[in-house]
Amino acid sequence: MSQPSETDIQQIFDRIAPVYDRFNDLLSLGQHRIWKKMALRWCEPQQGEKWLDLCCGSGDMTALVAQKVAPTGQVIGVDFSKELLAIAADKAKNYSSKIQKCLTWQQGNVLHLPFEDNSFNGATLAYGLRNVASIPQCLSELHRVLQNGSKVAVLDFHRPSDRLMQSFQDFYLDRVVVPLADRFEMTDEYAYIAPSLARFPIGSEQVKLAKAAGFNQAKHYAIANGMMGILVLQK
Ligand SMILES: C/C(=C\Cc1cc(O)c2ccccc2c1O)CCC[C@H](C)CCC[C@H](C)CCCC(C)C
Ligand SMILES: C[S@@+](CC[C@H](N)C(=O)[O-])C[C@H]1O[C@@H](n2cnc3c(N)ncnc32)[C@H](O)[C@@H]1O
Repeated sequence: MSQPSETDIQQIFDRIAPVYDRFNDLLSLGQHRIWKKMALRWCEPQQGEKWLDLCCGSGDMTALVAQKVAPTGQVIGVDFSKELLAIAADKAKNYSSKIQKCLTWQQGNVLHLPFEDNSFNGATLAYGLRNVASIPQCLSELHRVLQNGSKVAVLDFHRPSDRLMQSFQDFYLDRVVVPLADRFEMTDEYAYIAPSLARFPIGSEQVKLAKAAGFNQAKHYAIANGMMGILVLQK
């Protein structure tokens, strides 16, 4: 299966927006919230800093960063899905005013960020790198807008090295995730995950791509029995 176009990807996420959060909670048994908090611990946003959450979607990671940089800091969530950004903004209405004041939602393409060089103290990218049209361009653009010394946490799926876990991951995606999506007429949207994961560089290759983009430090940590991974970068 060839890689979907940017328009295809945008449409996938606009279509799944109404069920996105619920499916993530249900299909990961809530674990995705723990994985996001693990990623945050690796990049350590500090109070008062200015951060980016790229491919922010429904804003889970953006809100976690806001809790760390509040009350004087800022985090900008960037995504090209209008529908998921709308859900992010709606969810934010329930946050404290202290957190809301730190949050900005911006529709845009992370491959063409509308920010000056060296503008941010750090960034997060949760379940986005695998979905962008060009991983090198995404990493290069991210490097450009970060200040020296900035940290980044990139959370995404990962292919386990263990054959048994690989088989479990394949089974779960094909025989649990897709059939559930099928009941909500979102078969194709969730069937996209497995081939996108098959195309996705393994941790060591992600490290090479990050260093090629200019990051001084890059290390990949497999979590969730190797089914997820966190790429930790520093400029
Ligand atoms: C938050 C998670 C996935 C986000 C996500 C990423 C994508 O690229 C998508 C593309 C198309 C449709 C949806 C998504 C999408 O939701 C991770 C949790 C949700 C996963 C769908 C569940 C799969 C988890 C592991 C393969 C197995 C977990 C085992 C379980 C804890 C027993
Ligand atoms: C799986 S969702 C991740 C959302 C959120 N970070 C999370 O952890 O739940 C992937 C997101 O990446 C966005 N995306 C993919 N390619 C993009 C691009 N080139 N520019 C902006 N957003 C993009 C999609 O619209 C979608 O919201």
